[in-house]
Amino acid sequence: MSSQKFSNPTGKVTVQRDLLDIEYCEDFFSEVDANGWFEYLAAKIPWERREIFIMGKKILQPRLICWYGDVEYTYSRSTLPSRKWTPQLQELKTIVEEYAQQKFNSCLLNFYRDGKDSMGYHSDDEKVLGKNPFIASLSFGGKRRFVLKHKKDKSIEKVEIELGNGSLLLMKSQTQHYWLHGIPKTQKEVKPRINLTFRWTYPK
Ligand SMILES: O=C(O)CCC(=O)C(=O)O
Ligand SMILES: [Fe+2]
Repeated sequence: MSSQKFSNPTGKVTVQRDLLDIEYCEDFFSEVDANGWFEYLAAKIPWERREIFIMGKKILQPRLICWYGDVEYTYSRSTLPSRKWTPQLQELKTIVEEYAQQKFNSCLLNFYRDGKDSMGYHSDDEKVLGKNPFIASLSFGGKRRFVLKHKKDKSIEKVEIELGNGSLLLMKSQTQHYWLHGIPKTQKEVKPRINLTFRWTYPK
Protein backbone atom coordinates (compact mmCIF):
# COMPACT_ATOMS: atom_id res chain seq x y z
CA MET A 1 0.00 0.00 0.00
CA SER A 2 3.00 2.23 -0.41
CA SER A 3 1.38 4.55 -2.95
CA GLN A 4 -1.26 5.72 -0.48
CA LYS A 5 -1.27 9.35 0.47
CA PHE A 6 -3.98 11.53 1.89
CA SER A 7 -5.68 13.49 -0.84
CA ASN A 8 -5.43 17.08 0.38
CA PRO A 9 -8.64 16.81 2.36
CA THR A 10 -11.37 19.31 1.61
CA GLY A 11 -14.09 18.35 4.09
CA LYS A 12 -12.30 19.78 7.11
CA VAL A 13 -14.26 20.94 10.16
CA THR A 14 -12.81 22.54 13.28
CA VAL A 15 -14.72 22.81 16.55
CA GLN A 16 -13.26 25.04 19.23
CA ARG A 17 -15.51 25.90 22.14
CA ASP A 18 -15.76 25.37 25.90
CA LEU A 19 -12.16 24.12 25.93
CA LEU A 20 -12.90 21.56 23.23
CA ASP A 21 -10.40 21.61 20.39
CA ILE A 22 -10.96 19.11 17.60
CA GLU A 23 -10.47 18.91 13.86
CA TYR A 24 -12.28 16.49 11.58
CA CYS A 25 -11.25 15.59 8.02
CA GLU A 26 -14.02 13.67 6.37
CA ASP A 27 -12.05 12.68 3.27
CA PHE A 28 -8.56 12.14 4.63
CA PHE A 29 -8.34 8.97 2.51
CA SER A 30 -10.20 8.30 -0.72
CA GLU A 31 -12.91 5.66 -0.48
CA VAL A 32 -10.87 3.17 -2.50
CA ASP A 33 -7.80 3.57 -0.28
CA ALA A 34 -9.90 3.46 2.89
CA ASN A 35 -11.52 0.20 1.76
CA GLY A 36 -8.06 -1.25 1.12
CA TRP A 37 -6.92 -0.30 4.59
CA PHE A 38 -10.03 -1.81 6.15
CA GLU A 39 -9.44 -5.14 4.38
CA TYR A 40 -5.78 -5.20 5.38
CA LEU A 41 -6.42 -4.35 9.03
CA ALA A 42 -9.39 -6.71 9.41
CA ALA A 43 -7.34 -9.63 8.09
CA LYS A 44 -3.87 -8.98 9.45
CA ILE A 45 -4.17 -7.45 12.91
CA PRO A 46 -4.12 -10.03 15.75
CA TRP A 47 -7.42 -8.82 17.21
CA GLU A 48 -8.30 -9.90 20.72
CA ARG A 49 -11.24 -9.58 23.06
CA ARG A 50 -10.10 -8.53 26.52
CA GLU A 51 -11.53 -8.79 30.00
CA ILE A 52 -11.46 -5.49 31.84
CA PHE A 53 -12.58 -4.28 35.26
CA ILE A 54 -15.23 -1.59 35.45
CA MET A 55 -16.01 -0.49 39.01
CA GLY A 56 -14.53 -3.72 40.35
CA LYS A 57 -16.56 -5.91 38.00
CA LYS A 58 -14.92 -8.11 35.39
CA ILE A 59 -16.48 -7.71 31.95
CA LEU A 60 -15.60 -8.64 28.37
CA GLN A 61 -14.89 -5.53 26.34
CA PRO A 62 -17.64 -4.89 23.76
CA ARG A 63 -15.21 -4.71 20.81
CA LEU A 64 -11.92 -6.22 19.65
CA ILE A 65 -8.66 -4.41 20.27
CA CYS A 66 -4.94 -4.50 19.61
CA TRP A 67 -2.12 -2.30 20.86
CA TYR A 68 0.95 -1.36 18.83
CA GLY A 69 3.82 0.77 19.88
CA ASP A 70 7.13 1.20 21.52
CA VAL A 71 5.79 0.87 25.08
CA GLU A 72 3.26 -1.38 26.83
CA TYR A 73 -0.08 0.01 27.93
CA THR A 74 -2.03 -0.65 31.14
CA TYR A 75 -5.65 0.34 31.65
CA SER A 76 -8.54 -1.10 33.65
CA ARG A 77 -6.05 -3.59 35.20
CA SER A 78 -5.28 -5.03 31.78
CA THR A 79 -1.75 -4.80 30.35
CA LEU A 80 -1.31 -4.79 26.61
CA PRO A 81 2.21 -5.74 25.53
CA SER A 82 4.11 -3.54 23.11
CA ARG A 83 4.00 -4.86 19.56
CA LYS A 84 6.37 -4.00 16.76
CA TRP A 85 4.86 -1.77 14.04
CA THR A 86 4.11 -3.62 10.81
CA PRO A 87 5.35 -1.75 7.70
CA GLN A 88 1.73 -0.94 6.87
CA LEU A 89 0.96 0.51 10.31
CA GLN A 90 4.22 2.42 10.19
CA GLU A 91 3.08 3.86 6.85
CA LEU A 92 -0.26 4.96 8.28
CA LYS A 93 1.53 6.47 11.28
CA THR A 94 3.88 8.46 9.02
CA ILE A 95 1.01 9.78 6.89
CA VAL A 96 -0.85 10.96 10.00
CA GLU A 97 2.32 12.39 11.56
CA GLU A 98 3.05 14.44 8.44
CA TYR A 99 -0.45 15.84 8.32
CA ALA A 100 -0.79 16.52 12.05
CA GLN A 101 2.81 17.69 12.51
CA GLN A 102 3.02 15.50 15.63
CA LYS A 103 4.99 12.40 16.52
CA PHE A 104 3.25 9.25 17.74
CA ASN A 105 4.81 6.17 19.35
CA SER A 106 1.72 4.07 20.01
CA CYS A 107 -1.64 3.14 18.61
CA LEU A 108 -4.76 1.52 20.02
CA LEU A 109 -6.77 -0.26 17.36
CA ASN A 110 -10.48 -0.92 17.91
CA PHE A 111 -12.71 -3.22 15.88
CA TYR A 112 -16.47 -2.61 16.20
CA ARG A 113 -17.99 -5.73 14.65
CA ASP A 114 -21.59 -4.44 14.67
CA GLY A 115 -23.89 -1.94 16.39
CA LYS A 116 -23.65 -3.82 19.68
CA ASP A 117 -19.94 -3.10 19.88
CA SER A 118 -19.20 0.24 21.50
CA MET A 119 -16.88 2.34 23.61
CA GLY A 120 -18.19 3.94 26.80
CA TYR A 121 -17.63 7.61 27.65
CA HIS A 122 -14.04 8.22 28.72
CA SER A 123 -11.22 10.66 28.21
CA ASP A 124 -7.76 9.72 27.06
CA ASP A 125 -6.20 11.36 30.08
CA GLU A 126 -3.97 8.72 31.65
CA LYS A 127 -0.75 10.06 33.14
CA VAL A 128 1.35 8.20 30.55
CA LEU A 129 -0.26 10.31 27.79
CA GLY A 130 1.21 13.52 29.22
CA LYS A 131 -0.39 16.86 30.04
CA ASN A 132 -2.34 17.70 26.89
CA PRO A 133 -2.58 14.49 24.85
CA PHE A 134 -2.74 14.97 21.09
CA ILE A 135 -4.81 12.07 19.74
CA ALA A 136 -5.17 11.29 16.05
CA SER A 137 -8.02 8.92 15.22
CA LEU A 138 -8.45 7.20 11.85
CA SER A 139 -11.65 5.43 10.89
CA PHE A 140 -12.20 2.75 8.26
CA GLY A 141 -15.37 0.86 7.33
CA GLY A 142 -18.89 1.56 8.59
CA LYS A 143 -19.85 5.01 9.82
CA ARG A 144 -20.38 5.33 13.59
CA ARG A 145 -21.66 8.12 15.80
CA PHE A 146 -18.92 9.68 17.95
CA VAL A 147 -20.20 11.78 20.85
CA LEU A 148 -18.30 14.30 22.95
CA LYS A 149 -19.82 15.60 26.17
CA HIS A 150 -18.52 18.02 28.75
CA LYS A 151 -17.28 16.31 31.93
CA LYS A 152 -19.10 18.53 34.43
CA ASP A 153 -21.40 21.11 32.88
CA LYS A 154 -24.53 19.36 31.59
CA SER A 155 -25.81 22.63 30.07
CA ILE A 156 -23.01 22.59 27.50
CA GLU A 157 -24.24 21.12 24.26
CA LYS A 158 -22.78 17.76 23.17
CA VAL A 159 -20.80 17.49 19.94
CA GLU A 160 -21.68 14.61 17.63
CA ILE A 161 -19.76 13.55 14.55
CA GLU A 162 -20.47 10.66 12.21
CA LEU A 163 -16.99 9.24 11.78
CA GLY A 164 -16.90 8.01 8.21
CA ASN A 165 -14.74 5.66 6.13
CA GLY A 166 -11.27 7.15 5.61
CA SER A 167 -11.77 10.06 8.01
CA LEU A 168 -9.30 11.55 10.47
CA LEU A 169 -10.22 13.17 13.78
CA LEU A 170 -7.69 15.14 15.81
CA MET A 171 -8.26 15.87 19.50
CA LYS A 172 -5.95 18.56 20.84
CA SER A 173 -5.01 20.98 23.64
CA GLN A 174 -7.07 20.58 26.81
CA THR A 175 -9.88 18.55 25.23
CA GLN A 176 -9.17 15.46 27.37
CA HIS A 177 -9.31 17.49 30.62
CA TYR A 178 -12.80 18.83 30.07
CA TRP A 179 -14.55 16.45 27.69
CA LEU A 180 -15.50 12.78 27.49
CA HIS A 181 -15.96 10.90 24.25
CA GLY A 182 -17.41 7.56 23.21
CA ILE A 183 -19.02 5.44 20.52
CA PRO A 184 -22.56 4.51 21.64
CA LYS A 185 -24.24 1.24 20.75
CA THR A 186 -26.80 1.51 17.97
CA GLN A 187 -29.84 -0.50 16.85
CA LYS A 188 -29.24 0.68 13.29
CA GLU A 189 -27.76 -1.67 10.75
CA VAL A 190 -24.07 -0.66 10.67
CA LYS A 191 -21.11 -2.12 8.84
CA PRO A 192 -18.03 -3.26 10.78
CA ARG A 193 -15.69 -0.40 11.65
CA ILE A 194 -11.99 -0.21 12.47
CA ASN A 195 -10.54 2.73 14.36
CA LEU A 196 -6.90 3.56 15.09
CA THR A 197 -5.99 6.11 17.73
CA PHE A 198 -2.39 7.26 17.50
CA ARG A 199 -0.92 8.72 20.68
CA TRP A 200 2.35 9.65 22.30
CA THR A 201 2.79 7.42 25.36
CA TYR A 202 5.53 8.29 27.85
CA PRO A 203 7.39 5.23 29.18
CA LYS A 204 6.73 4.64 32.91
O1 LIG B 1 -13.57 4.38 17.97
C1 LIG B 1 -13.40 5.57 18.18
O2 LIG B 1 -13.59 6.43 17.33
C2 LIG B 1 -12.97 6.03 19.56
C3 LIG B 1 -11.73 5.38 20.03
C4 LIG B 1 -11.24 5.94 21.33
O3 LIG B 1 -11.81 6.83 21.88
C5 LIG B 1 -10.02 5.40 21.94
O4 LIG B 1 -9.41 4.46 21.40
O5 LIG B 1 -9.62 5.92 22.99
FE1 LIG C 1 -10.59 7.67 23.47
